[in-house]
This record gives sequence, C-alpha cells and structure tokens, in this order.
Amino acid sequence: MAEPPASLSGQDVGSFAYLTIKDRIPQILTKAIDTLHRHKSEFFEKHGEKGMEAEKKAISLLSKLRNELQTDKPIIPLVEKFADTDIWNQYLEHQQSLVSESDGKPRWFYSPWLFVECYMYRRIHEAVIQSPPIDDFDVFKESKEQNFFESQESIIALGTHLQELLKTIEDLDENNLKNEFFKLLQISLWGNKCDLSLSSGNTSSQKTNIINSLEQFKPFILVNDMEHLWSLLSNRKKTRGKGTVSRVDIVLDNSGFELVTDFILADFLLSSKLATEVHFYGKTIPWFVSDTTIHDFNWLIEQVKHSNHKHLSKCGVDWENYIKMGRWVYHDHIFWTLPHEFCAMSQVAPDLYAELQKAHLILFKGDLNYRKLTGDRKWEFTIPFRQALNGFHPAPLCSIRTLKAEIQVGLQPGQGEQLTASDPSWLTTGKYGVFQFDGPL
Ligand SMILES: O=P(O)(O)OC[C@H]1O[C@](O)(CO)[C@@H](O)[C@@H]1O
Ligand SMILES: [Mn+2]
Repeated sequence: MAEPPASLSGQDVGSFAYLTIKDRIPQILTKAIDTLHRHKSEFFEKHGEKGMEAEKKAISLLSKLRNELQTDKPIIPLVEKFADTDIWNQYLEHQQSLVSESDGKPRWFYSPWLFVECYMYRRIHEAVIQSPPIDDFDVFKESKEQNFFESQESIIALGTHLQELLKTIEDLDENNLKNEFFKLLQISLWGNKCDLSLSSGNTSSQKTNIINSLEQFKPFILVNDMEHLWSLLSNRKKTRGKGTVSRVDIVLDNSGFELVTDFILADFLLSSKLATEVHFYGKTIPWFVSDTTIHDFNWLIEQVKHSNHKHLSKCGVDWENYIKMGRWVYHDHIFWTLPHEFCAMSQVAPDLYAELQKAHLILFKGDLNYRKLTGDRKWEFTIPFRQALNGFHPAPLCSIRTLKAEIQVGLQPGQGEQLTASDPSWLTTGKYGVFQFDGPL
C-alpha cells in the first residue's frame, strides 16, 4: 500500500494548525496561569506557605513552556516520572529520528501538529505534578463546570425529553424507536460543538433547546451513516439470545453539555434494549481543556442527581444505578493521552485494543478522536474512511464529530471543493458534522 500522506503541521503558515500553535495554544496557557493565580488564597488556606510556593512553581514552569513555544524552541523530554513518561520520551526520540540532520530537533511549528498539541497538554500536566502539594489541581476544572452550569436550560430540556420518552418506550414501534435513536444520535453529535479548546478555553455552552433545531441542522451532516448504526444494533437485538450481551463502547470527548448528551444516548441504548452494556473511556489527565476525566464523569452525575428539576434528578439516579449494576462501565487508559494515531494502538496498548474488540459497536466522539483515527494527515477528501484508518479495526466503529480541524475523508467527488467555495472555513468552525461508520454491513 502507498505511504500515507504527510501530517498536518504548523509549517504550513496560515493553516488552522499554524494558527492554533501561534494563537490558540498560548492563550490556553495564559488562561491556565491566570487560573492558578486566582486560586492562590485557596492554596494558602489548604496548604499554608507550601501551597503558595507550589503555585509560584507551577506558574513559572508554565511561563517557561509558553516561552519555548512562542520562540519555536526544540521539544524537550519530559522529566517527571509518571506512568507514561517513558513512552512519551520514546515517541520524542522517534520524532527526532524523523527530522533530518540539517533540520535539527523537533520543534513546535515544525513537527506534526497532533504531536505538539498533545505534548503541550502533557507539559501542563507535568508542571502541575512537579508542584506538590497542589499536584492534583485541574487547571481546566472551573471552565468545564461553568460549561455545565451555563447549559442548564438545554440540559433540563434533554432530561425532560428522555424521561417522557422512557414512559412509552416499551410501546414504540420499530419506526418510532428508530426516529428517537436518530434524534439522540444527532443531539450527541451537535453536543460536540461545545468544546473549550477551539474557543481557547472561553465559554462555549449550549443555551437553546437543541431538540427543536435538529431538522434545521440536518443539511450540515456531511456523511450520514446513522442507518448503519440502526441496522447493526436492531438486528443484533432481534437475533441475540436471552442473557447475551450487546455492548456499545463510547470513547468520550468533552465534559459539560456534550457529556450530558452522551449519557442521554447511553441511557436510551439500555432502555430501548439496543444495548445491554455501555462502556465509557475518559482521560487520565486534564486534556484539550474540556475533555472528560473520571472526576468530571462522577461530578456531572452527582450534579444531575442533585438537580432541583425532577426529570433531571431522575436521570442522575438512574445513571448512578447503571454504574452500580455494572451496566455502565468507566475505563481509564493512558493511551488516550499519548500522541499516537489509533492505528498504533494494537502495538502500543494491546490491552486496550483487546478491550475495544469486545464491543459490538464503538462510538468515537469528537474532533481529536477523528484526527487520531485518520492519523491527522493531509488526506484527499474522497479517500475512503477505511483507508485512512490504516488498519485500525478493533470492532465496527463510528466517528461522531463536528469538524474543527483541516481534515475530512470519505466525501463524494466534488463535495469538499464545493464546500470550500461556498463556506471557506467549513473544516474548522464546528458547524458541520459527520456520522462516519466503518465495519461489516
Ligand atoms: O473536543 P474536540 O471535538 O476533540 O475538539 C478539540 C479540538 O481542539 C482543537 O485542537 C483546536 O485547538 C481542534 O482542532 C481539536 O481537534
Ligand atoms: Mn475535546
């Protein structure tokens, strides 16, 4: 097979990758520094002088990182010993080996965008863990929580919709059930608009009732494989024997509003018996500002459970029960916060690959997962999704993603060119979305 194309990179002046490294990432670092500053008195109350010293140290490490980036310094190895440090440093050496002698070392604007962007978040984490006793501080926690609170109205509308639906779910005919499934899939798709990394950590919440807008948003779904998902799950429901498992895995993206939409979908999957188990995968460290950690996952369920709104609190009670009964399972793995493309997973994290192979369907939420599925490369728009996956097929899978990076595969001939002509920024604003499936039909 021909070599895959080159990686997206900040070398391409004016590209979205370039602008992200030049503008968006330094803004995110500045915000992280500001957040630490604002928590100074909290650190003092909790840890006394030691807390103040730690805050200073973390800030100076982050300022140094921002300077390295803005002056395009070489990318340096991680120093603090952590579960993934060796793998990261090996990957760095690998990147080093790809740079020819005359070009010197991997650098921010020169190396693959996926690598340097992941590295930046890993270095933020390093700055924090090098600063005990505040080494468990999540610099993005505040903005994730704010996103949840600012989306309250929309969240209540979703909780109410779900609870109303559950009342009659047993009586729905096939067609109605399918329609509801499609609605909740689209809600989960548009929920992905609300990440905080694209907006440089600024608020990006959902303020209107998304259910009423689904028809209006439909023309913006560029690849729509929802029918495949329905066939796969409904056929399995009809043919599976009593007591057999139907497992859907969701590789999560953002906390806050998007996570609520994923929970609503996951609840529907169980309640409709389209699945008997849902497994979730989150991040082990704070990542791309808004990504879900176990802390965010539990925090959100607690918040929903204690809501004053009766439909919403019922959702929270049910979700907690699913976890207790093992029908919802949360998994951690360091692979999700490594810089590797997913086609390397079977080599780098064979245990995770084996876990994913147990699923009957895997849903990959969000843009970063799409970049990792396709290797973040300069593919032509018409290249088949399967080819871009480059051998990554643990189980039937579907990317549910709004477009926030200059990469899209599997389009019809001329479709990409037409979009470029009518809406030049179509790849990066989150206005368009895909349900892109790979697997036997
Ligand atoms: O939360 P999502 O959908 O993965 O999006 C995060 C996105 O942030 C960006 O990195 C911008 O900084 C996107 O290009 C990236 O993929
Ligand atoms: Mn994200």
